[in-house]
Amino acid sequence: MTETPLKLFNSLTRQLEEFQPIHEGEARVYSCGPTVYNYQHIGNMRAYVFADTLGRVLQWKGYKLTHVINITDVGHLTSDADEGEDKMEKMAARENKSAWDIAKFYQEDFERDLARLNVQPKQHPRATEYVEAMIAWGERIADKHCYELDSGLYFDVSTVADYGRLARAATDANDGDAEGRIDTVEGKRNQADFAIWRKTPAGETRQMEWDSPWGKGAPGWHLECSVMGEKLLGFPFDIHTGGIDHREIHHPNEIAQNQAYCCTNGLDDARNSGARIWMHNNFLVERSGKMSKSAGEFLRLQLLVDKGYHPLAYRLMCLQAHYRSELEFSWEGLQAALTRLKRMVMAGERVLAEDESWHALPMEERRAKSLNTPKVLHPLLKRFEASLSDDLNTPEALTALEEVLASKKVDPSERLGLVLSMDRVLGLNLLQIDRTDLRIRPKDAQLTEAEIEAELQRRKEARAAKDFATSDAIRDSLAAKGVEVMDGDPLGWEWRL
Ligand SMILES: Nc1ncnc2c1ncn2[C@@H]1O[C@H](COP(=O)(O)OP(=O)(O)OP(=O)(O)O)[C@@H](O)[C@H]1O
Ligand SMILES: [Zn+2]
Repeated sequence: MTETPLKLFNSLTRQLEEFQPIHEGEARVYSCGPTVYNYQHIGNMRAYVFADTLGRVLQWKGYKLTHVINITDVGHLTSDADEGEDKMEKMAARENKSAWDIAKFYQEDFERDLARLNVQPKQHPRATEYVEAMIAWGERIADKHCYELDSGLYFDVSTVADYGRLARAATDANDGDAEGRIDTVEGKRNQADFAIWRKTPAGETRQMEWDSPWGKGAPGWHLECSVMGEKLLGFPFDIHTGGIDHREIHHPNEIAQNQAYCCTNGLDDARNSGARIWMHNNFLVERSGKMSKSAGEFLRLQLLVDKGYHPLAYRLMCLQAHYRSELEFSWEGLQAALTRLKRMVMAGERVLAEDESWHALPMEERRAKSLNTPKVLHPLLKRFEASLSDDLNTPEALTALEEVLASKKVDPSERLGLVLSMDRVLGLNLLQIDRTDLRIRPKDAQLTEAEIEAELQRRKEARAAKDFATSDAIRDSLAAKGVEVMDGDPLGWEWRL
């Protein structure tokens, strides 16, 4: 399925570029992962839905995928530059727990959210497991590229060619001036210099600290990603992803470290950036502004579920927008995505009902069917492939999938084969879930499904007996308990909470 070459937007060159694997037949991807000091908000999860979609497209194109989403469990300060406290230690103090327990708890919660969004399993290296390698990296570049201050070992950005070119690329679209936003630490040679090792201040102890040639302390956040990327994927690897905020500080700093590392290792390309393609997803925003954890209660996937929304409705909401466009979150938008998902799942159910043998088919045979698309469906398959190959145009790909679901003239098992193959790329589990899976009881619902169904049955009987007073009374009493009866709903949903 590689007729159309895959083109991806490279933030480094600001151009669409054809994906050319560095290692024949393979794709190696590193996605900046979460700082596990708190729950992830759904904006963060947009970054991983995007990364997962990229991974799935690469696999669909036939590449063997190695995909890393790291876990930052130390070293990320409350500001992305060099100011503030370590997010982990701060939360540990607030919750009166150890930083290690905090990290474990929120990593597990993060992984649960990934699974609920049907993000395929990835490698999740923890920064604290790579500290030795980070120190070795620091030692290797220290002489030529770093200097020591009381607070730590700093990277001198003037020692590498063209520092910040990634961020400057961003200035086209934004007001830019990323360097100007970096706060000054006394003694820094350049405003944009950043700590690769942060010393524990004299007289203090940190929960997470290690011995190093520059004293006891902890690694800098930017160094962590450089080191884990290099250790797990080798330089250069194919694609590095992150949210658009990383284009301004975190990724330029990673690139600077990578250049320094490659130079001191005798690699001749002084502009070696570590990864060939750098991709950035745009933000999920709220009407009130940027989504943030600092602002008290924030939007978590669990909150969506508590309100009765299936996590995959959120995945669909993400796929309905191009990853490089800003996406505004609203409950109405999520409701619309859930309705669309229901329609797709129900269309899938109808095709499955036409082909009873499908469920009995072994997986290999289903796969075989998914590779044998009948001629009449070729234009839709082509459209699907062309849109995803065009910098992951998922909104367009979704419409092709919907048309396949609706194309009545084709043999159901052939249709199912193609749906299965397309859905493997989009990850909506259309043929694995059914409409009842999508109806999630909100946390505050007063009735169980069985109770609702029993009431509705009673109402049906009353209506059959033309006892409209009883039927209306049942409807009103359900409404008082938060259940809306939906007579004649086109989707066949008889009630909603
Ligand atoms: N609103 C958002 N929409 C899309 N991606 C986001 C959003 N906010 C953060 N990201 C991305 O989520 C990933 C994880 O980010 P990170 O752990 O730094 O959390 P953060 O939300 O920026 O943290 P904090 O809220 O503490 O500032 C990064 O790739 C980041 O760019
Ligand atoms: Zn990172």
